Amino acid sequence: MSQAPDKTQLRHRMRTLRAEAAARDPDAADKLADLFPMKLLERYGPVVAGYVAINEEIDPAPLMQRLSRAGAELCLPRIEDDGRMTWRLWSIGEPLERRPFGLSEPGMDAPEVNPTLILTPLLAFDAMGNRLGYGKGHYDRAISSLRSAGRAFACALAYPAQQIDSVPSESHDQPLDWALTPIGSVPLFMMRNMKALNSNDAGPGAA
Ligand SMILES: Nc1nc2c(c(=O)[nH]1)N(C=O)[C@@H](CNc1ccc(C(=O)N[C@@H](CCC(=O)O)C(=O)O)cc1)CN2
Ligand SMILES: Nc1ncnc2c1ncn2[C@@H]1O[C@H](COP(=O)(O)OP(=O)(O)OP(=O)(O)O)[C@@H](O)[C@H]1O
Repeated sequence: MSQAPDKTQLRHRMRTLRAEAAARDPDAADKLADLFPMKLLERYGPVVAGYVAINEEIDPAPLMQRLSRAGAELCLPRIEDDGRMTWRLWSIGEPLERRPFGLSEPGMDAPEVNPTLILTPLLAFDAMGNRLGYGKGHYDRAISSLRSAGRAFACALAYPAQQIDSVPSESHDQPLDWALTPIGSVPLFMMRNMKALNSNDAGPGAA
């Protein structure tokens, strides 16, 4: 049997694919904002975690504008001195601090909040909601702690080319619930449920 592809190698490949997708689709961020199903905000808002795009991540800014106008409270991730990632309240136009890796983050005086709808950057995802990020585990840890405290709906923002057959998964990985691309939505949580149902049907004792 062939080995699962090395995550480091996959990260390199996906960096290139994402950059190519970004160059091909300069209007992606606006299309994404138009296509966001507002029922997700009604069901999983009102505290929405966005991010400030780095590298060639799809830019969530137009979507964050739309959500804010519809009443969402926005927050952004911040990497604290102890290495933990927190979420801090932020309003459009408020200044941000420049941090390593090109990150722009709220200051440490911004109040900490628990978002219920998390717009998630990534390198790759698959139909089961597995996610590949930069490999620090920040989103896994933060979403895991949000989920143990209550509800948290993780919505990936991505180019279609970032969906791949299979992302190598590990036990600590927190599944994505939804992915939004400039050509539409991928309801990942429904696809996971359907797969679970089908594998139950196929099992012994199935009618
Ligand atoms: N826009 C954005 N903000 C975010 C994240 C993210 O993925 N995207 N994070 C998600 O956790 C946290 C910051 N974490 C980061 C962790 C590592 C690197 C990093 O190592 N960058 C290198 C190598 C990238 C690579 O392996 O391809 C680089 O930019 O050169 C960047 C951000 C919180 N804020
Ligand atoms: N819930 C968790 N508890 C403890 N450690 C974790 C948890 N989630 C992730 N980690 C640690 O983080 C490391 C990197 O995880 P992984 O390769 O899944 O990151 P990633 O999801 O690709 O990147 P990121 O979340 O930073 O964008 C893992 O090797 C693991 O040690």
